[in-house]
Amino acid sequence: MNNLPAIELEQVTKIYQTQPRSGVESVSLSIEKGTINVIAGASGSGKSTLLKLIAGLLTPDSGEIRYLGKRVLGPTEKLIPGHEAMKVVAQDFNLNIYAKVYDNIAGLLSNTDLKGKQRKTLEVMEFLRIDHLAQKRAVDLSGGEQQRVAIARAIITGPEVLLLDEPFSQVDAMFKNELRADIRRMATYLGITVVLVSHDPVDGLSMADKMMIIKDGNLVEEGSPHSLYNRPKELYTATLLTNCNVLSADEARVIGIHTNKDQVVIYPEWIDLAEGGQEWRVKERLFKGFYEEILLEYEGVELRALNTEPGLYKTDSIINSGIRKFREY
Ligand SMILES: Nc1ncnc2c1ncn2[C@@H]1O[C@H](COP(=O)(O)OP(=O)(O)OP(=O)(O)O)[C@@H](O)[C@H]1O
Repeated sequence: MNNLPAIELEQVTKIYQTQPRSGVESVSLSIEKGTINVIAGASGSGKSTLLKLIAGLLTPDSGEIRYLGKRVLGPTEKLIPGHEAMKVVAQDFNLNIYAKVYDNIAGLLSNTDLKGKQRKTLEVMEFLRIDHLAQKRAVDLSGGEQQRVAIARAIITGPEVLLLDEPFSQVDAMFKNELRADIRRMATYLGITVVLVSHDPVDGLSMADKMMIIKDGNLVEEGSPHSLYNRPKELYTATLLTNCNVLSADEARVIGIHTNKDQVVIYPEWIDLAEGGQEWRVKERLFKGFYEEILLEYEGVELRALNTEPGLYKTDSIINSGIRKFREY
């Protein structure tokens, strides 16, 4: 029993009968207990649909969703839709916006043990570092703070699975890092299994144990962030996860790469500046802080490269650069 994956999907299909047809199709995947899983894909690819199916908020047309080996019942089969062990934090947060933060969270616990209720609420607020906001009304909080309150509401009743729909959509870069750390702590210290969806997969790279890439309702690839980033099997995954250069076979030939596939992908960091190869012209430079992105041009072919010594190359200067690595699709 212990070796069972927490969540399993077997050939799950849910198609919305609208024009054009959309939804998710024949998705099979498994999710281990206590891990962080990121479902990534372009807008409209079916990420939220998949999340709702896992949570028991949508009934699949075919296939089966299991939690700890037992079939997850859909909304038509239950009085109160949704699996008891799972909590969903939707994009709209679902807060009582005119109530105080404390009441938003405490309100989900019963009044049979008032001391325990207070202790638990404080504990969860401290865990998510929102205890200083306890007496503020939810409506007066920033988007990022509201996000945290929504997560606190979700975990206060001790769910085993937390499903987060676009948790990073409302937050700035600094807060993103904090939120990532919070999500990691929930998995590590509370043993919660986390499934989150994001249209910006870069969000998942630093925190996911496993990423699932979804395109047009199909699961096209899954694996660790490391393997998906370094060895994406699909061009879609490469373009989703990286800021890569995509060349046609003809363009690749111009710069000395011969392929019998259709496209060649070169990550900016795979280009060795000033280390042999062709004579490239520095067409444009984009300051990025501690590094620079430079646009190189050679006989009409353009490549974005990474320069860790900003200012070293002047616009319109010529630098010999080589390509250390590429992938073919
Ligand atoms: N209730 C519905 N009825 C009809 N079509 C729907 C419904 N819900 C979603 N869709 C369609 O199904 C497809 C997948 O939607 P879904 O919300 O799962 O995608 P997503 O990847 O989460 O998108 P986003 O990143 O924009 O939130 C979209 O084309 C969407 O328009």
